Order: sequence, then C-alpha cells, then structure tokens
Amino acid sequence: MSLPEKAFPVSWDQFHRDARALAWRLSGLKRDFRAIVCITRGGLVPAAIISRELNIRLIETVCIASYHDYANQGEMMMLKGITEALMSEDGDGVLVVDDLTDTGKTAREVRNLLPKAHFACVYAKPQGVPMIDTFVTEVSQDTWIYFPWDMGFTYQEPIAKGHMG
Ligand SMILES: O=P(O)(O)OC[C@H]1O[C@H](OP(=O)(O)OP(=O)(O)O)[C@H](O)[C@@H]1O
Ligand code: HPA
Ligand SMILES: [Mg+2]
Repeated sequence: MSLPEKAFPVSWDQFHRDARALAWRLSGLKRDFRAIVCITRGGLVPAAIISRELNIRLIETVCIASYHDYANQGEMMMLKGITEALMSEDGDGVLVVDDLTDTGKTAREVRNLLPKAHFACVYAKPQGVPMIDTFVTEVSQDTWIYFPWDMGFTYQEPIAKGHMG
C-alpha cells in the first residue's frame, strides 16, 4: 500500500466534539440500544463518550487488529470475540462503535458476527462508507487520520516548504 498523500490531524478537543456529534446523530434515531460493542483499540475512546451521552452502561469489546505498522494493513487478527448474549437476534439492538472505517474490512468482519447491529464511527473513508450506518466526517481515501492518542508535539515545517498537511 502506498503512503497516504494527505494528513488529517485530530486534537483531543476536536475528537471529543466529533464523537459528541456522533452521539447526537445516534440519539436522533430514537432507538434504545441494549449495549455498545466497541472495536478495540480505536473504538474505546468514542465508546466512552457515546456511552456517557446516550447512557448506555453495558459495554463489550471485540478485539481486532489489522494495521500492524503505520498505514499498512496486514492480516486481520481477532484476539477476542463477542459474548453469546450480544450475538443473539443477530445483534439487533447492539451499537457497534469504532474510531474510523478505512477499507471497511474491520467493520465487515464484525458485521459477519452481528448482521443486524447498528454500525457507527466518527470518521469514514469512501471505501468503508457502505459498511457503516452512521458517521460524522468523511475524508478522502488518500488521507491518513492522525489521532491524538498517537501524537506528540513536534516542530511543523511551514506549508510553503512543501510539508504535507
Ligand atoms: O476499515 P479498515 O481498513 O479495516 O480500517 C479501520 C480500522 O483500522 C484501525 O484499527 P487497527 O487495526 O489499526 O487497530 P487499533 O484500533 O488497535 O489501532 C481503526 O481503529 C479501525 O478499527
Ligand atoms: O487513517 C487512519 N488513521 C489511523 N489509523 C488508521 N487505520 C486505518 N486507517 C487509519
Ligand atoms: Mg481499530
């Protein structure tokens, strides 16, 4: 996979606002979700914000990793699945939360387990959009999203010097 051309850095403040915007959208559905299933690790942060906003107290994880180094997707590894109780009724009434969908492969893997669940993520790239029911912001496929938990403060070259982003 070639490296993404554009950078979309997200601060903690912006992520909190965008995750809260996702919660507003979900509240507009007027549904009583019986549980959140968050796709670790990236889904942990929006799941915490959404569970607070929508007062959903039952939180389960599905542990999947596929990007083993920066921007390169490798083999999909499911380290932990979902309890039988939540897989009942094909996951109807379950809210699945992740930070983003990129190729859509992670969401597809979880949809195979919970076909009737509602899938939500904060950010989406076009290839992943068909796998997601509700999201907030779409960025182009050639953009890499930099999350605040992966970042530190560093010097930035001026844009005029050709630095990306
Ligand atoms: O739509 P896809 O192309 O499948 O990519 C999206 C997934 O990739 C990232 O997770 P990652 O596998 O890097 O693990 P992490 O959440 O532990 O960082 C991200 O958090 C999504 O879960
Ligand atoms: O754009 C991204 N940013 C961070 N993690 C990711 N995992 C897949 N795509 C991305
Ligand atoms: Mg993830």
